[in-house]
Amino acid sequence: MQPLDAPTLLMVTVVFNCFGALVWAALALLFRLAPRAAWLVAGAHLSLVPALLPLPLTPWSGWWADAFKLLATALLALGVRQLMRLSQARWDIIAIVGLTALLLLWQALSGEGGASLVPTSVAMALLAMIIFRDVLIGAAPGFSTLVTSLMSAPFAALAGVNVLRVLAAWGLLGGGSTLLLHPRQQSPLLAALWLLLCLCISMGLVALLLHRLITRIGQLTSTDTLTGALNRRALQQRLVELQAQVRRGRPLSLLMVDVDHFKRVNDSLGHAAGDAALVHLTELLRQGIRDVDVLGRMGGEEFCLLLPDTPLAAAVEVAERLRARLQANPFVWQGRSQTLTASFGLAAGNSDDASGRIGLGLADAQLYQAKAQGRNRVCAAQA
Ligand SMILES: Nc1nc2c(ncn2[C@@H]2O[C@H](COP(=O)(O)OP(=O)(O)OP(=O)(O)O)[C@@H](O)[C@H]2O)c(=O)[nH]1
Repeated sequence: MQPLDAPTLLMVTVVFNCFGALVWAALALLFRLAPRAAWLVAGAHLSLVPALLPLPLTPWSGWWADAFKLLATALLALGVRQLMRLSQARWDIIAIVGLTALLLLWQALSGEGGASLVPTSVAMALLAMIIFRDVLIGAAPGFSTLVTSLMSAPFAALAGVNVLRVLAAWGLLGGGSTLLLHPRQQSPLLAALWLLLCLCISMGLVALLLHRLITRIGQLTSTDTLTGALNRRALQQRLVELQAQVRRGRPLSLLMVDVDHFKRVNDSLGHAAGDAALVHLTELLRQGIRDVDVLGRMGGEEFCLLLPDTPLAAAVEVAERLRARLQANPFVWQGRSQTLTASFGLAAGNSDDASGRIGLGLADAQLYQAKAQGRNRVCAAQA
C-alpha cells in the first residue's frame, strides 16, 4: 500500500480544521453554546489553515506559517480560558503574542523573514504551557485525574515540540534536529504528528465544552433562580451527606429561617419588593456564615442553613447573630427602608446521637414555636 505523503496528510488536517471552525461557529451562532469561547476556538481552527496550506517553499513561507500558528495558539489559549471560565486576566497571553508579533514585524521590515522560527516557537511553547496549566486547573474539579491528564497532554506535547524546535534551531540536538527543522510539506512524519495533535486537541476541547454544559445544568437544577441559594432538593441531598458525618461522631446543626409577616411586605410594597427583600435576606445570611455552611431556600420566604461541625451552643450563637443582623440592617426599597425580622428554629445533633437522625422536622417544630412565642426569636432543641 502506498504510504500517505506529507501534502495529503496536511490537506486532511486543513479540511479537519475547516470543519472544526464550522462546527464551533455553529455552536456559537445557532446554539449559543459558550459563544465567546466558541468563536475564539473557531478562529483558532481557521487561523491554522493558512499555516498548513502547501505554499511554495520560499524563505517567507515559514514566516507566514509561523505567524498564523502563533495566532491560532493564542486564540486557542484565550478560548480555553473562556471555556473554563477561569477568572484570571488575559494579560499573559496578550503580552506573549504582542511581544512576539513586534519581533516578527521587526524581522519582516529588516528583511529577515526566514528567522521567525525561534521567537514563534518560544511563544508557542509558553502559550501551550499556559493552556496546559489552565486545563489542569479548570478540569480537575469535574474530571478524574486520568481524564484531566489526557486532556492536558496534547498541550504538554505542543510545548515540548516547540522547545525541541528551539534547541534544534540553536544546533543543540545534533543529528536529531533535521526532522524538527524539516519543512512540514516534505516530512510525512511531521505532517502525521500535526494531524494527530489537532485531533487530540479537538477531542479535549469537546470534552471541556461538555464539562461546562454539565456544570451549568448541575447549577440550574440545584439552585434557586431568585436568590442563588441551593433549592430544596439540593439542600436535602447535602443534608443526607452531612448526616453521614453525624453518624461518624461529628456535630451538625440545622437552622430554619422564616421571615416574619412577609405577606405584609408584598401587600404594602409589591411583589418585586418582596423578591428584593428575599435577596437582601439571602445576602445577609450568606455574609454571616462560614464557607463550609450550606444555605438553601426551602420555598417562599423560608430558608434553611446546615452548619457542619457546630454543636447546639455554638449554633444558637450563630442564629442569634443572624437574627440581630437582619433586624439591624433594614431593607431599602425605592428610598423607603423597611425593617425585616425573622424567626429561627434550630435543631442540633452531635456525637452522642449514634443514629445520626437529625432532620428538618425538629428544626421546623422549633421554628413553629418561635412563631408562636411572638416571632423575631430563636428556639432550639437537641436532637
Ligand atoms: N415576593 C415574593 N413573595 C413570595 C415568594 N414566595 C412566597 N411569597 C409570599 O410570601 C408570603 C408568605 O406569607 P405567609 O405564609 O402568610 O407568612 P408571613 O406573612 O411571613 O407570616 P408569618 O410567617 O406567620 O410571620 C405569601 O404572601 C406568599 O405569596 C416569592 O418568591 N417572592
